Amino acid sequence: MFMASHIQRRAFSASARNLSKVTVLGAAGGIGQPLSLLLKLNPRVTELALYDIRGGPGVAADLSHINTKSTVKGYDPTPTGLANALKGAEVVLIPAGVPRKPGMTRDDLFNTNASIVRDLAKACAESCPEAKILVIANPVNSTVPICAEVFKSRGVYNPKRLFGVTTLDVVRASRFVSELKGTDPADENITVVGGHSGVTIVPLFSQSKHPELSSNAELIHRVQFGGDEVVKAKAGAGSATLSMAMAGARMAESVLRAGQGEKGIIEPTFVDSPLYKDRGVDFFSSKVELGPNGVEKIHPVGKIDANEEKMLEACLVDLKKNIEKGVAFVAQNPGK
Ligand SMILES: NC(=O)C1=CN([C@@H]2O[C@H](COP(=O)(O)OP(=O)(O)OC[C@H]3O[C@@H](n4cnc5c(N)ncnc54)[C@H](O)[C@@H]3O)[C@@H](O)[C@H]2O)C=CC1
Ligand SMILES: O=C([O-])CC(=O)C(=O)O
Repeated sequence: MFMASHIQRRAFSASARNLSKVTVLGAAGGIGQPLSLLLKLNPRVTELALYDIRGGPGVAADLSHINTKSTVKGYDPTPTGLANALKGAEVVLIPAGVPRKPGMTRDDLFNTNASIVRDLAKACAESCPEAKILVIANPVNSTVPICAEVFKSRGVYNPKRLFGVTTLDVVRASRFVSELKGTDPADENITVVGGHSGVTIVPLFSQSKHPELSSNAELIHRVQFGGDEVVKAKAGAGSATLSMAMAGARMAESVLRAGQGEKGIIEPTFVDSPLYKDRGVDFFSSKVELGPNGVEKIHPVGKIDANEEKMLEACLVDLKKNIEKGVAFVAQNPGK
């Protein structure tokens, strides 16, 4: 008798733990729609909440016909709609914001996206301060520090729960290497560290199966400026959306798996990191082991060669400026 109820209780608490509400802010956009589709197909997601300043309920109605178990709800573009979309969320993904056009850098998006991310971070701080926040909106090097400052100003900052999504950089690196080597990209595990724009993206080929690639300037450039390739090809119609949706869904899946107690899950991600704080760089992307509370362990960069040392130096210079810009923005524009 005791055994039965004990087992029942355990079963109940296990299933309760595995109820995962995931919220997408910017769900009707180029990334938001395919990302939401992939999340609808993920059995770990039990409730999918979609919010956008336009079109959230329509995307939700469409996805809600897909015959997977999760529920999907779209929320009205009002403060109450946003709060309800966020309440109880375990993971929040933020692809809200404008994308680049040819000729622009990610930093050129700052003026528009900084306030969008600031305001959404405020809503998260109020309605789901415990959620794990995955920031996709560019410039990631600045939007992540913006979120941190907003959370700090509300007294709810937990550095273990804030992530800049840099997954696309490792996705690209493994794909590009596989094209050169004629291999399966699934077998190409390339570490990419730093940030998410231009020279702040530092691929570490010396640590891969093909250390000789660390002197391949063309390949390094392709990884650092892979986003530009897509912006150019889309010719004014935006930037990477489908590959980004895949990368965002992979990151969300890893965070959920770790949240459900799976061990040894490592993703590269841009987090509040001790690695280069002595250089004035408070956020840095390196391999991060994920756990139930978010960040479990931040791995150091490890052994790198002379060329990579040089790239890392250039990265730190730009990263420091990008981070400071985000911090200064919130100080000067705290918003409502
Ligand atoms: N981290 C990464 O690796 C990558 C980041 N990005 C970034 O992701 C962002 C989104 O890109 P796309 O989806 O292509 O743009 P998009 O313009 O197609 O979609 C953005 C969506 O955000 C919505 N939105 C705008 N303000 C909002 C607000 N305050 N609240 C809720 N929703 C809001 C818009 O209505 C729109 O539906 C851009 O900043 C882009 O640069 C893009 C690719 C890769
Ligand atoms: O390049 C852009 O603007 C979008 C982005 O972050 C990427 O594709 O990596």
